[in-house]
Amino acid sequence: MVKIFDRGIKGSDIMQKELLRMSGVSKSFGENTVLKDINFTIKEGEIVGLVGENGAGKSTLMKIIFGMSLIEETGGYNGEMIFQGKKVHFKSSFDALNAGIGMVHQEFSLIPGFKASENIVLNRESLKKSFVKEIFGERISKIDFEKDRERAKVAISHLGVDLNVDTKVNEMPVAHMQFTEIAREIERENVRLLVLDEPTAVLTEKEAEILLKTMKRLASEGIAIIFITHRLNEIMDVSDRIIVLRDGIMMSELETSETNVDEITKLMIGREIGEKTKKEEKKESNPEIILEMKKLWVDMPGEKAKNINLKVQKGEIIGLGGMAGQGKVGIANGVMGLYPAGGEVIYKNEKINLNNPKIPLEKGMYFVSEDRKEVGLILEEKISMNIAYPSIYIKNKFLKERYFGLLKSIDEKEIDKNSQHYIEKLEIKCMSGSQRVGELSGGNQQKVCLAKAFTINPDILFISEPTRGIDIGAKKIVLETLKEYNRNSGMTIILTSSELEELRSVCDRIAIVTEGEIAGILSPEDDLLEFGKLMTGVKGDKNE
Ligand SMILES: Nc1ncnc2c1ncn2[C@@H]1O[C@H](COP(=O)(O)OP(=O)(O)OP(=O)(O)O)[C@@H](O)[C@H]1O
Repeated sequence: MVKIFDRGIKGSDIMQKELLRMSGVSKSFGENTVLKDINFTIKEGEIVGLVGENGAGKSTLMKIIFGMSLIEETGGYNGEMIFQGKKVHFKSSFDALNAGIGMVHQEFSLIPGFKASENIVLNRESLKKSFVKEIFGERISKIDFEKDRERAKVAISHLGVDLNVDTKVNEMPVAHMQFTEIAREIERENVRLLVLDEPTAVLTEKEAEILLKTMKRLASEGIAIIFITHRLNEIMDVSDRIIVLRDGIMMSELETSETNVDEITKLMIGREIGEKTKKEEKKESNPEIILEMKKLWVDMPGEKAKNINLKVQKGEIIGLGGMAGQGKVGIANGVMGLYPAGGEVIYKNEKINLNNPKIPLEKGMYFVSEDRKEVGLILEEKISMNIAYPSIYIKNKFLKERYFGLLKSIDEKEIDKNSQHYIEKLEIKCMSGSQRVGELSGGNQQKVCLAKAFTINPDILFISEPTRGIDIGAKKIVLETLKEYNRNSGMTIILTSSELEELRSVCDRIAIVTEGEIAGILSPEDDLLEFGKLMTGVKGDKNE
C-alpha cells in the first residue's frame, strides 16, 4: 500500500503550532472594497468555520490564501500572509499547492472523461521504472496505472465512502464528484491546510455527515481546515472556531463551544431570522392535471431515471426528493430536453416531443438547473440582460415597436426596471444592474438565475436546488418568493431538492425518487420516518 498522511506531525504538536497568520488583509475590485483589515490565525489540525452572507467576501479571502490568479489580475491585495512561519505572497495556485495548501472550490474542477483514480493523481502520476526511462529520462517514462489506482484507493479510504476508483467522473453522482475532489487534495503528501468552499452544498444530509466525519479525521491527522458553508449546524458540529464576515469586515471570532446558531446568524446578518417558512394547506378535490409523465426514463449520468410515473396538478408545488444518484435530478433534465429521454410526457393533454429543449420552453415550461454555471448564466453579460434574455427570446418580452411596428428593438429601460425590482426583492448584492454577472458571488449568481425564471413567469417552473449556496437569510426570501409566485400567478412548481426540510416547508406533495422510480408520494406533514423508508427503498403505497 502506498503511504500517505505521514506528514511528520506528532500528535502532541497538533492544535499547538500556528500554521497560518493573516494580518491586515484588504482587497478591492476597482472601487469596491470587499475585504477590510482581516486578521486571524489558524493552528495545525484546527477546523475553522468561515461564515457570512452571500457576497460577504468568504470566497475572495480563500482565493487570496490559495493564490488564485484572479487576485493578482485585479490588483492584488494588501496585508500580510504568514504560512508555516514564513511570509508568503502566492502569485498562483501552484505556489500555494507547493507550499502545502489544497482547495476544493464551489464549482467542480474534475476532468469528466477521466476515471476517479486518474483525477485524484492528475499531474502527480506514478511512473514505471524501465530501462528506456533510465536512458532517455522522465519524458519517455510510462504511467503506472496500477500504482495510481492504489494511491487513489488509499486516499478514498480516508474519506469513509464507497467510491469506485474506476468510475468516470461523468458517470458519477455529484456527491461522488465532491469526494473525488477532496481525495485529490488530500492525496498530496505535503498538504497542511485544506480550504473547503461549500463542499456540502451538493450533498444530501447523510452524505454531508460522512464528509464532516472525514474532516474531523483529517484534522486529527494534523491537517488544518477552513470550512465554508451556509449550513450553520454543520459549522457547529465540526469546527473548533468560527470566523464571521459581514460586508468584508471580520465581525467576530468565536470558540464554537461558546456560541450557538442564533448568535452566529445575528452576527452574520445583523438581524434575527423570523419564523421558519411554512406552507398553507391547499387541497382540491378534483385537481386538473397539467403534466403527466408515463414510463419516463432519462439517461443522465449519475442521475438516471428509469420508470417515472407522475401526475402533476395545476397550481401545486410538488417536490422531488430522494438520495443523490437515485434519479430525482434526471427528471427535470429529461422533460426539458437536456439529456436523452424516452417514455411519454403529456402537457396540457398533448403529448410533447422529448429530446428537443426548444419545445418545452415554447410550450410554457422553464427550468432553473442545479448546474447554474453550465446552463444558467452568461458571465460576461450584465445582470439586467441575464435576467431578461429568456423572456426576450421565448416570450418576446422587453421589445418595443418602432416605425409603426415594422421594427422591434430592445427596451433597455424596462429591462433595467425589471432587474432593479429583482435586485431589491431577492436582495442581490451588487453595485448595480449593469455589473457583470461573473463578478457576483456564487449565491448572488444563483439569485440572478431565479430572477430570470420569475421574469419569464412560466406555466410550469422546474427548479432544482434553488437555495444551494444561498445564505440562511436569503434562503427564506427565495422560498417565500417561490410560494408567492405559486399563490399569486398560479405557477405550477416542480421543486427538486436534496434538503427534505426545504421540501417540507414549501411543497403541497413530495415525491421520493429511489432507484430511478417514484417510490411514493407523501404529504409534507407525514412522519419523517415515512420519508426515510421511501428513500431507503421501502416502497410506499402511494404510487401513481
Ligand atoms: N471578479 C470579481 N470582480 C469584481 N467583483 C467581484 C469579483 N469577485 C467577487 N467580487 C465581489 O466581491 C464581493 C465578495 O464576493 P465573494 O465571492 O467573496 O462572496 P462570498 O462571501 O463567497 O459569497 P457566497 O456565499 O455567495 O459565495 C461581492 O460583492 C462580489 O460581487
